Amino acid sequence: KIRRYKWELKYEYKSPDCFKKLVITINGRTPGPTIVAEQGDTIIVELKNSLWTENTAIHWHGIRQIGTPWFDGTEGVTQCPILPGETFVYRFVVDRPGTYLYHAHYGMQREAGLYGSIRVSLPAGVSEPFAYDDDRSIILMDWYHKSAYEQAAGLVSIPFQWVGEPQSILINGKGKFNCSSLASPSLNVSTVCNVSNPECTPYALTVIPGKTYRLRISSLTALSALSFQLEGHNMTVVEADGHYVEPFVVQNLFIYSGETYSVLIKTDQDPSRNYWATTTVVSRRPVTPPGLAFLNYYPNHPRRYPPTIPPPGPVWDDVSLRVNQSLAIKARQGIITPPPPQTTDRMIVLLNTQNRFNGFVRWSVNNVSFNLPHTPYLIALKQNLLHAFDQTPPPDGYDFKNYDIFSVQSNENATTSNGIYRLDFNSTVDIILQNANTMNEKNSETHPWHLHGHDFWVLGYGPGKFDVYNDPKKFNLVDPIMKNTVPVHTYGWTALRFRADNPGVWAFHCHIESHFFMGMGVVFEEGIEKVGKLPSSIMGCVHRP
Ligand SMILES: O=C1O[C@H]([C@@H](O)CO)C(O)=C1O
Repeated sequence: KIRRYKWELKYEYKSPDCFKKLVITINGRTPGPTIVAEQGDTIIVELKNSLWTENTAIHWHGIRQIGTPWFDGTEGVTQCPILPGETFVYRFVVDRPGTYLYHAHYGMQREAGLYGSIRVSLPAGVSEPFAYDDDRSIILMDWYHKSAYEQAAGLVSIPFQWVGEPQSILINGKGKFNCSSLASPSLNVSTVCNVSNPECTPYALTVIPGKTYRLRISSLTALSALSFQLEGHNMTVVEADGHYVEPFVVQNLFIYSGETYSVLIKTDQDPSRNYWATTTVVSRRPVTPPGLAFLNYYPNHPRRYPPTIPPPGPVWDDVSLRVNQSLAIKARQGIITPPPPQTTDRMIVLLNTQNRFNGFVRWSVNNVSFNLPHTPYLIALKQNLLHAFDQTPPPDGYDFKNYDIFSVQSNENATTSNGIYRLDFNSTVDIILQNANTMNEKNSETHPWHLHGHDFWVLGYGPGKFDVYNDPKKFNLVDPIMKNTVPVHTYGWTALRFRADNPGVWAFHCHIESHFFMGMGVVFEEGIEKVGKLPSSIMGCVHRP
């Protein structure tokens, strides 16, 4: 089946957390409309860019774009930007059931509100390996009052101006900022921030007592790692990034930017009241108040406050809680997730560091801080425009013997580059994400890494420095989950494996908006000679003779 969507992007004033600011809307909404489809459907999105002065591109997060690498929507990698006034048509197949996302992949536009969900169901007659009465979707976002431009300008300033912690957490596009904290004699607060604005009524997740629901929970935060919980209700995790997982029960779900999960909940609590759905910041010292929504037991009023105070989240800085959840996720027994190849052809160890470069604060991978080229790689490689980017690939590893990941390092050999990794077609590639100390004493951050064009097997997580000789012996080659986004925990490593079997050029990057902007990413090419004829619509920025 073909599913057609007609979308128009605009800047509009909205108050998602009661504070009025310019946001990017799709057909008047942020988050945008949910794409609902069945496995195997073709999605056509006719996208009109009515942002008066701004380019754009939309990435279909988790969709592998097999045979359509030019519609991955990654500006600078797979396409030229869509110019203001232009209409661009994305056309791709959703080949697997599950919960996916879409969002801007141009500058830092995602955090201006350009994001939404994709829900792909199984074809009629085929059933999931678990039972539920109904589905609900929850999309989590963190929210800043400054514009993406103010933030981006700060990140490339000398001295560096960090974006700081977000002002609010949004649950399905709604939060509640404490407007009274803005009060000052010179500011007419009520015109900017108004807690009784209906645009910021807390989201109500309405359920009928005595049923089982599948909640599809996803996060597209600009920065925050989150914990999601439902007061009085356990959650059974059954899906992660479009793959079935061996069910396990949690009281709170840790979720990083770019991840999606499905959990089952039973509405078996006292039906005479509502309950809190809360979302708290973890991994960074929380400054942002928790995001709050109502789990609304029908027929209670959807805006009736629960009689309790919202439950507190888990301790923000207990890394072991988060590592334990990562370790608990295994592929569901006896289900389609293919087993991983048992050996690898190439291992690339990616050391993530924060460093200074010509006075700028940047993130680097193996001492290379990534910059996007003006000519998208897919076009440059296909048309053999080899002057369009640095032909020296970044290194496959770092100085393992001498590099101390536990303390502040000067990283004085860091450079910036737009060089890429070229992978042998159909080879098996292992990626080891290696975390380290930042430029601040006793500080290592959690980074969610997202791979375009693929799912990878998650072979393991470990503390400290990855040992190339011994740690691979501990890889889980039996029932590893497949995902497209995975955290590397503080001072630790994460090991991934994938097959380079999807002809195209694919970004792999930290999903923290500001970190990718500051250089925390790499690009893989595979099978470029197998890529079909590029559509001319992606080439608007390339000079052709
Ligand atoms: O990239 C970052 O910069 C700041 C800080 O390290 C420097 O101010 C921070 O918390 C980041 O995640």
